[in-house]
Amino acid sequence: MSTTTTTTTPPAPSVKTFDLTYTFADRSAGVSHISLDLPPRSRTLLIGANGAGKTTLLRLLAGKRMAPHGTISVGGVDPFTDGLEGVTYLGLEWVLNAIVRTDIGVDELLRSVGGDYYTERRDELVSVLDIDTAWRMHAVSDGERRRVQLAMGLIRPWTVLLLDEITVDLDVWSRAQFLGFLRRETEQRDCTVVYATHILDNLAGWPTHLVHMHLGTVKAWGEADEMLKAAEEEAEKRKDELSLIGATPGNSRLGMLVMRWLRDDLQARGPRSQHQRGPEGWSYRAGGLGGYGFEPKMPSDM
Ligand SMILES: Nc1ncnc2c1ncn2[C@@H]1O[C@H](COP(=O)(O)OP(=O)(O)OP(=O)(O)O)[C@@H](O)[C@H]1O
Repeated sequence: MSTTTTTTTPPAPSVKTFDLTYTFADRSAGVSHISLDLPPRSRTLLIGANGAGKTTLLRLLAGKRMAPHGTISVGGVDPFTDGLEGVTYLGLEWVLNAIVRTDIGVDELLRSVGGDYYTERRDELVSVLDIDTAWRMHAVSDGERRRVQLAMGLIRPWTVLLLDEITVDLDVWSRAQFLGFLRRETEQRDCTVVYATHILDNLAGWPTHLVHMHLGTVKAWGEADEMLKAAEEEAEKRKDELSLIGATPGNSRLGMLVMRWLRDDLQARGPRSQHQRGPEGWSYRAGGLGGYGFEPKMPSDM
């Protein structure tokens, strides 16, 4: 009798959505008609104002909410129905996990998530995140706790990492080291990162792709370099504030593009009291926006 060994190559960790629409239990729209195709090894930034739908999208991608059949493919599978092997989602509920506030040692915590098995990754993360393994978790600062949590979440080699702004407590240096680690991961392994953040420090040159979300929709997405170049050319033509990029050393091209997106979004949406969200998305109440003289300003206008 002969035996055949079949080796299955795991599917490449792309992240795709096909006209994804999700409605909350209260029938309000979460996200509407989102189609994305983020390739393996990409590092995508999800950008959008508060309430734009970033967390909702990440939770759908993580299989934490049930999307309509056939509208999401993460690494070739539906994350809700086909399981989540290799997909790591680090968001608020993970941050709030009570165990990291108890009188427990870092070594013990890291061991509990595979630290003794993935020793190289553990040691690298301990070094990158500047963790003292002698810390007791009830007696560390918020930022120190966050660094241990990040190490815990990243020790197992994920293929798709979905990050919902969880670096707020990190000091600038630690965050830069952490971003460098993620970049190396995508350069050295077949893995993909989608990261929702409002903090643009040290992100210039980091993302391969940008996704601009607004009121539950994707307004624009694509390769970061192309989008930044197009924005710069557009700004040159319009002679608006983005043309000042070169003369504004404190602001990166990415920072200025995001500022403009958010300013335009706010202008388009208007004050919160003037709109409402239904199953079909956002709509504006009678009266519109015009009479309010509402015009958000760029810092350079102030
Ligand atoms: N469980 C829910 N039921 C109904 N509406 C919800 C629910 N969760 C979120 N929303 C609404 O969906 C919209 C998008 O929320 P989401 O948390 O995805 O935004 P976000 O882009 O992540 O915002 P932020 O930058 O503030 O984290 C918001 O208007 C929010 O009020």
